[in-house]
Amino acid sequence: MIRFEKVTKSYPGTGRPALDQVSLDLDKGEFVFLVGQSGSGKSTALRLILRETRPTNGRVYVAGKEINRLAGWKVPRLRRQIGTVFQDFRLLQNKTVAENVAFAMQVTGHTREEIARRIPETLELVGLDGTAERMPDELSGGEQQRVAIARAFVNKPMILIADEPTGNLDPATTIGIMNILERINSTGTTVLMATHDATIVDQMLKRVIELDEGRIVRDESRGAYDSPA
Ligand SMILES: Nc1ncnc2c1ncn2[C@@H]1O[C@H](COP(=O)(O)OP(=O)(O)OP(=O)(O)O)[C@@H](O)[C@H]1O
Repeated sequence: MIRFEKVTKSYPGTGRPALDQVSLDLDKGEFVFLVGQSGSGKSTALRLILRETRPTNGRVYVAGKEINRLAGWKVPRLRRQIGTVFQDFRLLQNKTVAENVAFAMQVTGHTREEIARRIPETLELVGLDGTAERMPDELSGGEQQRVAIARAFVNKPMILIADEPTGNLDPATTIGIMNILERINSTGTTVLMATHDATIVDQMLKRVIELDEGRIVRDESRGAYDSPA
């Protein structure tokens, strides 16, 4: 589903590359944690998958296509197949919960009937039934993140990218969010999550890819946050 072939990314005017000859393969339906210290290259890897930035060398494939060679007009279609969730939720503050989620379907050209059907079932999936008409600032952080996940998932993307989705949440709320990501993963969506949350990684025992100064230093199935001693 996602493949990096010797991917190097150097930002102009910086010293060592943010990613240095990184190769990896994620299969459809996998749940993968991306870990590593601040600055190790996690966000850069995620941005390459979305083609928000391009590799300096090497190739990035998403669903079999080399995305660096994708024509510019095809990039929106690529991004529609990838849901994204961030630490800071990024909701539209002047829209209700339902409107935030509906927005993702409107821009992808769904009919009003499809939207009307899909919103309640998606809000239910993330445990937010009954909140459709609330505004984001009336919700807790955990609830806002659930809205963001609903928005990311409403189009049933093949990939869900989550960059520190629990970074602003307390441990109990974090567990709820992780349960939702697992539920989404169980529908067949590949989940790639960058995190600093050792407790979660240790509890979930999923595949762990660790970056250090732009290089993969560990790739373990059912791994923990820290390398085995
Ligand atoms: N737009 C940019 N321009 C220049 N350098 C950048 C840019 N984005 C990231 N970098 C550099 O690339 C390296 C990797 O950064 P990246 O954001 O990918 O790390 P990260 O592992 O996601 O860190 P964090 O855990 O803090 O989010 C860092 O040295 C960073 O300073």
